[in-house]
Amino acid sequence: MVDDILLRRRELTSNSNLMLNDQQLQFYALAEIDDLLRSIGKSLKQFEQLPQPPTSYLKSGSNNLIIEETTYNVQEMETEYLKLLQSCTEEQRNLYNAVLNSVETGSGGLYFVYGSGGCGKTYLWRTLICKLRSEGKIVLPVASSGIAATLKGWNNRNLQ
Ligand SMILES: Nc1ncnc2c1ncn2[C@@H]1O[C@H](COP(=O)(O)OP(=O)(O)OP(=O)(O)O)[C@@H](O)[C@H]1O
Repeated sequence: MVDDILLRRRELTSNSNLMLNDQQLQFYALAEIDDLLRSIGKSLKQFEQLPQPPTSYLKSGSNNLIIEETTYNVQEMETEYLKLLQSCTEEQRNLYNAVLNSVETGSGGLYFVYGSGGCGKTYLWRTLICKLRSEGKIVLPVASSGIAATLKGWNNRNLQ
């Protein structure tokens, strides 16, 4: 079942160099099982003994945003976030922990980070984004202008 997942993901994303690690392959395989189960009125969630993929892998279908967001190389993201986190200042680390905690506990929240130019706001976002993507989570960075979105060099969506 897993054999042709990589091939199909490469076709879907039009990226012939796409690589998926074992965990991502497992998630996609589980998502396919979920699809099959749904066709007979059941779902993977009913089988608690099976590992459960992050919801972002379920029913990803042909939504390009979800396809892009679930095809990151999680190992590269992990290497990147560890590198970034290592040199975070105490202030950045406190904010990092606060935002991450709200994601992990599902408490949600709205964080407004402000400070003078060059004080490390973008660096903090990059650290958080890499961390969450390294866990296969979906992050959609947005900017209020097209120029900012371009300058930040992220996979931005301009949702004005
Ligand atoms: N903890 C850190 N360790 C190493 N480099 C850092 C750290 N924080 C910020 N930097 C570096 O400092 C520079 C400015 O940081 P950054 O772009 O995050 O600032 P900013 O607050 O977003 O600025 P602006 O408001 O002008 O967009 C960048 O080159 C960034 O990589």
